Amino acid sequence: MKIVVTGSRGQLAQSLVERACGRPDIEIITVGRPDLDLARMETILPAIERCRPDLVVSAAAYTAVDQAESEAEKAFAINALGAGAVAEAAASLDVPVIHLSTDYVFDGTKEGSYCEDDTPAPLSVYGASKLAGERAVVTANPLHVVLRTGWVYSPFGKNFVKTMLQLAEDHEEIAVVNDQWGNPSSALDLADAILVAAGLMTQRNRDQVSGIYHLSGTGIASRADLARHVLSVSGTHGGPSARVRNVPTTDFPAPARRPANSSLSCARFAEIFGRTMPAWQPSAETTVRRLLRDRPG
Ligand SMILES: NC(=O)C1=CN([C@@H]2O[C@H](COP(=O)(O)OP(=O)(O)OC[C@H]3O[C@@H](n4cnc5c(N)ncnc54)[C@H](O)[C@@H]3O)[C@@H](O)[C@H]2O)C=CC1
Repeated sequence: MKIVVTGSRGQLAQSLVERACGRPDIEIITVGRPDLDLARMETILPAIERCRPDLVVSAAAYTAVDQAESEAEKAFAINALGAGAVAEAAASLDVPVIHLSTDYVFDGTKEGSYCEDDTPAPLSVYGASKLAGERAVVTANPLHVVLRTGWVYSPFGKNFVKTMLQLAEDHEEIAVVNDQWGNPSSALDLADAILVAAGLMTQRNRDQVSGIYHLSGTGIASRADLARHVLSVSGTHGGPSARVRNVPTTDFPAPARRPANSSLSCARFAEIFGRTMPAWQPSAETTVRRLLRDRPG
């Protein structure tokens, strides 16, 4: 199975490459700028067509949540129009698309975890642009799986786990919000689950699994819980550590509003694809230990 993944340097793209490594049944080809630029529609079909994929994973996105508030046009061009064009390119080749979306399509006011049928109500430009992208993908390609995830971290790129470790290098105490709740998700775990879904989607009756799904790490945490766990694991293994002080979101004024509760129920993915993501704590520990091991010096 040949899979084209958009966004060569992204956390998820790099995780897919790593997880497929050594598997003779899977070939991953990543495509990114300048060859495939979601803001330049004319680049999208040629870049994908050239690879002759069996399936496309649409992982590239404008992910700067705060910056999007002042760059709405760009965020929508990439996350809505660009995502739609990727799905359309896959459709023109008669292959399925797995498109990544976000927990930030919800407003966070629900008590309990969000199901796929809950009504989205994004609080931010980023969330609104990703929701528009979901709709564009569903319209453009009948063979689609839209995966909403949240709080993604990995050994690659920029993410919350790496930021906490960096801050702990030169701070004894770090203030972290304890009134935003979600599901920390390892990009490497996501990659494993996506490869399972990709296998099913390229088999016969592939259109029967089309739909929107939630897929995130198992278990709920606040940002402060995640920070505390990361720094405790790091301290235990000789890495940087710091105290975590709980603060409310109002202590960190930011351009974009974030949902207070964006926990996702992943039962539908488990039912259809037979896979549940691991608990967030051991996965975060694995990533922290790897980051410590790979530290320069
Ligand atoms: N990082 C997170 O916490 C979350 C991410 N997601 C979604 O999951 C997907 C994967 O996320 P990550 O791997 O963490 O993102 P990332 O920010 O690590 O990578 C995004 C990639 O998209 C590329 N990109 C940006 N603009 C582009 C353009 N105009 N043309 C082509 N490529 C472009 C970037 O260069 C980068 O390689 C994205 O769709 C994101 O919206 C959903 C929920 C949470």
